[in-house]
Amino acid sequence: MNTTEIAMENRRFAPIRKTWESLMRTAGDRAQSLRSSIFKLGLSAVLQGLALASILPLIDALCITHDMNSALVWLSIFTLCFAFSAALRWRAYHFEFRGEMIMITQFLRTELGRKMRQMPLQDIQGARSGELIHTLLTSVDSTLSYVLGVANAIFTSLLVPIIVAIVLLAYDWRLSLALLAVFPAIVFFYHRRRPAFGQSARGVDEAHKALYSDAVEYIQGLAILKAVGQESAQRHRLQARFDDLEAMQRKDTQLGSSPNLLMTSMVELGMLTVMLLGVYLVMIGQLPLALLGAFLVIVIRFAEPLSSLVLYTYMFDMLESAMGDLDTLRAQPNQVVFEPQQQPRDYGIEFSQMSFQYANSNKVGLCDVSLSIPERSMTAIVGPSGAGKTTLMKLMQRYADPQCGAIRIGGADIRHMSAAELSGLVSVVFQDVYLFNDTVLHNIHIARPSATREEVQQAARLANCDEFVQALPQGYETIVGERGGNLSGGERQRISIARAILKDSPILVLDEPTASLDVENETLVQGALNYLVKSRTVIVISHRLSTVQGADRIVVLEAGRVTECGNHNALMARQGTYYRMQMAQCSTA
Ligand SMILES: Nc1ncnc2c1ncn2[C@@H]1O[C@H](COP(=O)(O)OP(=O)(O)OP(=O)(O)O)[C@@H](O)[C@H]1O
Repeated sequence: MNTTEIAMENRRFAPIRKTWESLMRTAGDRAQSLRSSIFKLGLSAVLQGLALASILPLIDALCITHDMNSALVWLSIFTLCFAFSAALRWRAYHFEFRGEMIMITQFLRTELGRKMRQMPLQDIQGARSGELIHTLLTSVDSTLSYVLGVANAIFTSLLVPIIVAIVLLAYDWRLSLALLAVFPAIVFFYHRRRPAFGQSARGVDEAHKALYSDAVEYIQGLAILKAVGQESAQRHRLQARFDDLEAMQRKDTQLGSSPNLLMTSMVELGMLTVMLLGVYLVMIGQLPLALLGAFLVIVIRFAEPLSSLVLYTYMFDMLESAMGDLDTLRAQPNQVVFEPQQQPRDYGIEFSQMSFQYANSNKVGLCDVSLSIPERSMTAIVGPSGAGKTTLMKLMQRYADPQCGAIRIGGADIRHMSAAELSGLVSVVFQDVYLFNDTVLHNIHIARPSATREEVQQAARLANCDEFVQALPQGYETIVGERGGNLSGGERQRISIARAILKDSPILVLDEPTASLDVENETLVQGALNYLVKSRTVIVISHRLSTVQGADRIVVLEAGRVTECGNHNALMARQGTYYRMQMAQCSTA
């Protein structure tokens, strides 16, 4: 069983009622219009059936009873039914022509975008980017683009023949029953096979998602993969995804094409039986030839859509699968802002008896951490790799809520602050800087969209960016490339410092910002940081102990616990972990 098949095992096939409810939820405030359009399509199919059925009495009146008045009545009924059917279908599709379907798509994408902003970062980052992209693009499109087309096809191919068969009862019950007999066979057949069809549609969907995710990862990591000589391993993994998708599509085709052919054959056999029976009835003088002719014209008219029913129901299954993805994303819990909302009275930070474990891990991330950081002080967090330093800072930005304890800024519990307020309080300069594929100006400007161009340039000057930016081909209008690929590491880092300067938050977290820089760039970045750290509450994470000796307080974190806390001299005198780390770094320097 491949990974796609395992994912499929976990997803059960939803009843049609649930799909309908989910579709209406998806349509949001246009649900009523969509419901009414689908209803109009159903009514249009009924009228189309009545129009076709009225051909029988019309032919009867024209060719058999020669009752011209009756013929005129039936002709009028035929015309009216036909005209109303076309008008209703037109009205139903108006929903699409008016662009409402596109508006629902837009509404849905906006809703999902909002949902992602409201989810805890832990949940968003836990999902694979490719899967989210697939849900946002493919699932949204597959859900909505085909709804009316599928509904129209299913209604027409089912309702029209049923109505014709019912009207035919008045003429010859044997022919009518022969025609109606096709339906239980189709329904029985579809019910038996539907779980398999549905699973197969979902299988292809899951395989697409897995492929999207690996393709995104492969493209983003290509440079690193080549650098470490692992490009071919990852390529094989991607190839395995292609193979998975091919296998699922092959299975899907096998599952789909044989029943499709079988269903077509069943319908054709049914029609042949009806025709043979009709000819027989004509031969023994129990059915007028003209009626048989009219009847056969009608039967041929709907034999084709009826035999394609499997195809339409398959599209319905695809729709259901896409809807499942959307519902799964919608069902994710939001990050709750607790009431009453609280305002910080200053910018000191307090971690109190806080413990945290990552959702996908059985290891304790942080354990009983209590720490008081006064405002406008500098605190360094040091400790071995994997000790929990970055986790501590992520929790301060509400990446996720700790399972125990609390984090307070200026006395206010961060769970009682809105996302915008909390984000306004804290700026972070990471070791890995993320730049968007946009201009230098935009990349700095996003830190405070209300800032003027002059303020952006002032921040860039203070962050030692101005000189290199002016030397770029279009200066501040130069596009930095995907993830800032057209700039050096030091340049990217200085842009991220310019962002922090522009944002001007009272709390600043520096997560190893100079760790990967050469000496020249480190000096430039350090110069920019010196401006930034003034008059703020600063927390520095660093492995290089020489850079943190001047901090007001140094916190040593080991295996998620605070084991030492004090200034450099106090910790050196203690001769504990910090002392040993200092000694180890001195001896390797
Ligand atoms: N998203 C995650 N899901 C599960 N476990 C994680 C996640 N991120 C980090 N961890 C684990 O949590 C522990 C602490 O990680 P963290 O990144 O906070 O360490 P760190 O002290 O910052 O390390 P380093 O100095 O190497 O950056 C590690 O064991 C790590 O494997």
